[in-house]
Amino acid sequence: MVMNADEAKKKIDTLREELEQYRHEYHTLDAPSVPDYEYDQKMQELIELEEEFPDFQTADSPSQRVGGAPLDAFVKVQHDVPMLSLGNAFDDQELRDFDRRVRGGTDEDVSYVCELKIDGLAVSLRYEDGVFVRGATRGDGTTGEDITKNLRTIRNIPLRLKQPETLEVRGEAYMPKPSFNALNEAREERGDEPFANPRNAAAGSLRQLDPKIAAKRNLDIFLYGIGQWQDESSEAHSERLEQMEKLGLKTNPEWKKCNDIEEVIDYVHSWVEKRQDLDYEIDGIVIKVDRLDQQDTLGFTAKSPRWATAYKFPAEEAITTLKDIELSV
Ligand SMILES: NC(=O)c1cc2c(=O)c3cc(F)ccc3oc2nc1N
Repeated sequence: MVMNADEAKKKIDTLREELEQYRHEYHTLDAPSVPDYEYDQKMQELIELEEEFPDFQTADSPSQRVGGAPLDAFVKVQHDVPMLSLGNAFDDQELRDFDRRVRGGTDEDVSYVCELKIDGLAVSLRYEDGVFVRGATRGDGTTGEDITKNLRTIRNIPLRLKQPETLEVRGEAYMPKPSFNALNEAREERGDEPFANPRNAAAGSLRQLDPKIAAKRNLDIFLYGIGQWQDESSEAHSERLEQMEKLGLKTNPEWKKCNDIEEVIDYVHSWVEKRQDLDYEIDGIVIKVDRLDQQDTLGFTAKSPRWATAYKFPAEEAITTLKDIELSV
């Protein structure tokens, strides 16, 4: 049927809202309310309408997730706020040392937030008035690579937030274990070299110059921090995580607020074994001072925050070896 521009605009807006809702249900809530064919049908309808009325085609449309020709190279981008790396702790004593240093640097009680340390690729996402405008790798912490087109293909990255906020969030893009296994099976069948681990597979996928390849790699993301946020109201990291979730940004559900380092140590121990049951790889636990004013007081060294550390699990092969020894006794 022939539509005039006003009817087309109204139809396009309706289709976008429906498709965005379906995306959120399917990918972030894992609870689709419509069958796939209905989603595909509406997407096709949107694509055709936007082709018929190109003035209404905007970058934040669900139809623009997998767009554009392959790039010749990645453009370098500067991080306004450096993306630093975490110091490490390898045992309980080092966690207690961290806690002592933190309490020595602040004059009040300190509570912590513990998060699973996702083993993927650190990325930063910039939103302006709620629209996803740029995504970048950490790079050397000051200069990263613009991988916006590839990040747009990650279904759990909203192209538009639930509120028109201007902020830059940080997170870990990763490849779930099932996607990793399927990808390696396909690669071996083709005679290609399999990826050594999901982190390499995620990094390799996001370094593809052709977004259509990245789109097929079933990548996912957990967001875990804020680089900068205009009009931010949060006073604690735990509040930030809740605010991010409300904006439609996917955070990892396993985070926990701990009132002291002993609770942190219990949480860390509980995940040494449990992590095998996750459908994504983690290589440790990140521990952060919760109050943002205390984070500011503690500040940074040249390369790491003083208010956070990463407890690293012993490498998997180490555990397997121990099991072998026990079994062989
Ligand atoms: N891989 C992760 O799951 C993860 C990584 C980091 C960081 O690398 C990180 C680096 C900083 F300088 C400050 C906070 C951070 O918080 C983080 N939180 C996480 N959950």
